[in-house]
Amino acid sequence: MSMIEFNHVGKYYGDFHALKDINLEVEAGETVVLIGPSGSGKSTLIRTINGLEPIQEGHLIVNGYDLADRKTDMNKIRKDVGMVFQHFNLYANKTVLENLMLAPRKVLKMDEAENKANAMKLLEKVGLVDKAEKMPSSLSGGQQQRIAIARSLAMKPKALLFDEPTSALDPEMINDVLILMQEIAEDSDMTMLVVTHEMGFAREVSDRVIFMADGEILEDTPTAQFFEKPTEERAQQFLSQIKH
Ligand SMILES: Nc1ncnc2c1ncn2[C@@H]1O[C@H](COP(=O)(O)OP(=O)(O)OP(=O)(O)O)[C@@H](O)[C@H]1O
Repeated sequence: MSMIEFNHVGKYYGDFHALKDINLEVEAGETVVLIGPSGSGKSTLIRTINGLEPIQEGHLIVNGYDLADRKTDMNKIRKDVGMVFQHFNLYANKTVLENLMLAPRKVLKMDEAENKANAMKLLEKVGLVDKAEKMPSSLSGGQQQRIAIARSLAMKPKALLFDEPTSALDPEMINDVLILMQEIAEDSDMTMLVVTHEMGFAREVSDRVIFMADGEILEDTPTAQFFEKPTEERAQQFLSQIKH
């Protein structure tokens, strides 16, 4: 079974049809990048996957659970599917270490010593052990985003969703975050869906590129093929605009 499966999914904001007949399968371990013009529905699409935006049409199966079924408990999905946002969304009144330990303690009921050891290991992975007792506001944007990623990893998720994770960062911070994301993508068990304008990351790290426009998926193409020559004219135009 696929990790994520959209089956004729439609989403409306009031009368506005934001996602139109979305069909998409993502297998466990895949890294998929979503690109497309502003307002094409990329953020909306990934926010539907962990139930942050409800869908009105079709079926969306995530890790075996159907989000169109009202009886589905969203917490079961969010436990296995983490989300990294543009603006980090760390708990401002908790230390870095507490940010990492909170969800494993509350949701996974993880033993305190194991939780702390796991959190410290993740801080080491993201190169920020020395920030464990600091408050998030004392960190740079790039550091905060690496902590946000570590916090998602602390739940040992099966899939991670990234919504423009580097768009709010100063240019010199972007690379550290992209390198970390690349390391995570190289873990063959992790499923990743990434909305990004970073074409270098898309080209080097992703397995597949999804190109969206006006709430539709226009292309779903293996990465090398997409960058060689996208089939759709709108994708060709989009690529030629951002290459310059
Ligand atoms: N909460 C909302 N209420 C009403 N309309 C919304 C809402 N969120 C998004 N939209 C509209 O849905 C469309 C898709 O928005 P979305 O943010 O998913 O696009 P996007 O491709 O991620 O854009 P960007 O690259 O600019 O972030 C846009 O026209 C947007 O104005």
